[in-house]
Parts: sequence; C-alpha cells; structure tokens
Amino acid sequence: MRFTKMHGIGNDYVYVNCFAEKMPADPAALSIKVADRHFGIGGDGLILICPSEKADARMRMFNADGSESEMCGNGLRCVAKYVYDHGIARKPRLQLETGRGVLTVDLEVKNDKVARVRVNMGEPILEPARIPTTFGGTQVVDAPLTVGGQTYAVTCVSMGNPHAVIYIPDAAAVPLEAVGPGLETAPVFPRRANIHFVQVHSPNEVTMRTWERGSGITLACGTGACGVCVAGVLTGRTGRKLLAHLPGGDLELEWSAADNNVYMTGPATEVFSGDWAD
Ligand SMILES: N[C@H](CCC[C@H](N)C(=O)O)C(=O)O
Repeated sequence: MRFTKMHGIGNDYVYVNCFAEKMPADPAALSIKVADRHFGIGGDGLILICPSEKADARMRMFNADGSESEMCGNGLRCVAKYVYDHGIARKPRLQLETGRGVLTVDLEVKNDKVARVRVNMGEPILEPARIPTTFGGTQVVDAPLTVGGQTYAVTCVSMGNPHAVIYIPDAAAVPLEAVGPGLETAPVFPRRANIHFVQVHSPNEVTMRTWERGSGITLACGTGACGVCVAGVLTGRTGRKLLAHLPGGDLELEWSAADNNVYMTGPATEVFSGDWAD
C-alpha cells in the first residue's frame, strides 16, 4: 500500500490516497501499526483521503491508539495540500468532507505547490452535553475539575472533537506525561478529551502544549488551537484574533464575530512517500 508522510507543524500522520489505494479493511488496526515509531512508519496516526459524494474529498482520521476522531485541523491542511498537489482537485478553494460536515479550505500556492492553508473550521460547539461533558450549565468556562488530587480550571469547546483548555503561568513547566492521561480520561469527558495547557503572553498571543486524545503528546493540535482561541474569548483572557505558538510551530486563529466561524491558518508539509509492506 502506497502512503505519504505529511505534517502540520510537526503533527505528523501517515496519509493514504484512497482514490488510488483500496480502503483499508481495518483502519483502526492499521493506524496502531503505522503510527508506531519503531515497528511501523511513525506518526500521530493515520489519515485516509477518500472520494466524497458531496465534496472534493473526504478525510477520515485515526489516532495512534486506533480511535477515530471527527476532526483534525493539522490533518485537514495536509489533506488539502495533497488533494491539490497530487491533482485530485486543482482549485484554490476546496470543499473537504469531515466528521463534522463539509468545510471550506483556501490554499496559498507557491511554485505550483500548496504552502499555507486557511481553513474555515466551522462554529465552536459550547453546550456542555454536545462537547460532550457531564458539566451542567450552558457553557463550561473556568469550571473546577479535580484529577489526581489537583484541581484545574477548565474551559471546554468542541470543534467537532472535544477540548479542555487550562490556563497556567508557564506552559513549559507542565508535566504533560504525568497529568495528561488522567485529564484525557476523566469521567466528566464521556468520549475523553484533548487537553491543552496555555500560557498567555498578550491579548493576542499564547504558547500552548497539548496532550491529545488517543495520541498523547503531539507537537501541535489544530482543532485544539481553535478551541484555545474560543476559550480565550469566553474567559476574557485573549481576543478574537490569536497567534498560537505550539511546540512544532505557529498557527493563526480567528473566531469571527461576523459569522461565528473559527478560521485557522498554517503550513502543510509533505515529507516522503513509500510502500507499506505489511
Ligand atoms: N486527537 C484528536 C484528533 C486529532 C486532532 C489534532 N491533531 C488536530 O490537528 O486537530 C481527537 O481525538 O479529537
């Protein structure tokens, strides 16, 4: 099976072009295998680029533990780049089907290849039960959550997938390996959650680190950065336009007051292709 390795600011996945390759019979099991950085190809998971009846292509995304997610922001920028660069659809504006519906993607092309991508990630979902969380009320904003004897103030947002945002003075000081798993699987998150620790530098600039649902520590999380932008507005810590510094690079976010959509802009990189022998 031919695959292509791509990353969005270091959030790397194994991509399979299912316009050309057969759909894997068990993508969850395949994701676990190919994601392994010693016995497989290495990556944060598997992303299938599939034909779609209602869009230029459809993205199906699987974490390193085989769980499927509704959405992946860094992955969608890479899918857009692959679809354009490899001639599946040579248009500067693409429609891409995801687990949260069809999203519109604008491409910045340089020397005939996509360099940067701007994604309309859709509207944030804030109702607790739709994130989903078991918190009551109409929104989850700086709500106390105690895990492992430590109480955190969490702000929860869904971008099609669940996120918990925690503000701290120093993002570098968080022992992610130690606290991530307990927060990801806290009972208050019936479908687990992606966990983000955020340090605010100014009303328009943050540094964030992530423990992802199903993949653990990643160098970047696109939907998470969108959630952080929304959480910043809800908590009054940052503005509707945000520059987020992630370990793997930067993303530009905007939660538009005009249309309530969240926009994410960043790079997408193709590294190499190969044949998966298994
Ligand atoms: N682990 C996430 C999916 C990948 C999200 C992230 N890599 C992104 O760029 O949005 C979840 O299970 O919701």
